[in-house]
Amino acid sequence: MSTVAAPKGLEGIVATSSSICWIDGDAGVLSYRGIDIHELAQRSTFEETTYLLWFGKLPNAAELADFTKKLAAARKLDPKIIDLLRSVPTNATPMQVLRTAVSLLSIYDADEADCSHDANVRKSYRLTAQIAMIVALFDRIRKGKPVVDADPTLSHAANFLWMLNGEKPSETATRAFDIALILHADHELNASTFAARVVAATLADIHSAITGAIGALKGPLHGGANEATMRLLYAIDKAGADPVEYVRQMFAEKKKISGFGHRVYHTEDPRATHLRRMSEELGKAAGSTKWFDMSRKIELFVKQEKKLNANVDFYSASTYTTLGIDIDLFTPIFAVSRISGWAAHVIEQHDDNRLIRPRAEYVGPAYPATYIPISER
Ligand SMILES: CC(=O)SCCNC(=O)CCNC(=O)[C@H](O)C(C)(C)COP(=O)(O)OP(=O)(O)OC[C@H]1O[C@@H](n2cnc3c(N)ncnc32)[C@H](O)[C@@H]1OP(=O)(O)O
Ligand SMILES: O=C([O-])CC(=O)C(=O)O
Repeated sequence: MSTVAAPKGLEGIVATSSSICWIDGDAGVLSYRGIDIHELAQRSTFEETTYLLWFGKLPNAAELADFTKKLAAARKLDPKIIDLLRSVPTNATPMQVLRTAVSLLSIYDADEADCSHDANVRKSYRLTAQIAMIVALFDRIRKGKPVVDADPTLSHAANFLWMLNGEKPSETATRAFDIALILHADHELNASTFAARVVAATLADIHSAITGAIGALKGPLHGGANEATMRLLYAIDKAGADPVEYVRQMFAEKKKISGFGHRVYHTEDPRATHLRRMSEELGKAAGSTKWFDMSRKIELFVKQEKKLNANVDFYSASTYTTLGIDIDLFTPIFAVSRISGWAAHVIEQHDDNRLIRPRAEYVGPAYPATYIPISER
């Protein structure tokens, strides 16, 4: 069989077919199951959007109520998971802890090895509820605060903020967080979703696939960029520097600016439009637009100098900071949302599976190379 070398990083390669998410990177269009992200951000909720991703259609009122009830009922963690959260060093990063805890969850999941459609859906409810709980609980445990029980009357977004902060969130904070969850829920064959599908395609279980996806999300070229963006803003602030001059110097040193550029979008990332607005509005409501103002200056300069657009991670940094969320929770919060998309992709992969196993272009020593005995080397 003849082979064809793909471009580095598989740029532009169509690696699977999927009915979950469609992106037009030139026009700046993102849609879940054909529905435009702007409409979902304005009119939907995380629960409704997740239903759409998993079941391929918008739910009617009864279906949404049932879905919401099942997701809230899945907010349970085996005590052994809480033991793990208590036993790791308090300076472990929440992303390390989340990756390890999700792997451990599989041991306590009754459906662990069952890759049937129905078992995958059951496990998706549990993983979606549990990932949010793990992120919130570990943050409280590492800070020496008492853990907060889940509240089944609250939405996914409100319950996360409740379990994180130990106080009922405002409507503004809840809605802003819910929109952030909708915006991050899926993005076609991004690196972490591709990783999840590769693992799932060996017919490994969904926990293995999601553990792999969390590992892929962690990197600063992917989900880790939201934390790296905020570290940049803090560094500029600490130095008392002009943001434009600071970034100009970074360009001179050939450094990348986190939160800019995208493999697929060659125009505005439609999610950044909402996060930019939220960053400004939340700043105004909180009485300071400092992080927004700094971000905006950087955005305009990077656009002018490099023609690079802000991606989803850029304004999520100032948005989360203004919501009072710690920097090392940003990427775990990406996972709190993206589990909905990862789960949809694992379900789709298992429903119509074939092993994913591409080829490598060999560039090593010519065959046959001589084996030299160790005594002669
Ligand atoms: C949720 C998400 O994953 S969104 C992406 C989050 N990641 C980031 O924000 C990290 C910063 N951005 C990047 O590293 C890249 O833009 C990526 C990884 C997102 C996309 O990567 P690719 O499509 O492979 O583009 P690549 O890294 O090859 O960059 C192409 C050119 O643009 C430049 N470039 C791309 N992004 C940036 C950036 N953020 N800052 C400065 N220059 C950049 C590169 O240096 C390169 O220039 P060159 O051709 O002169 O060498
Ligand atoms: O699609 C990508 O490559 C990265 C991204 O924006 C996402 O995962 O949300």
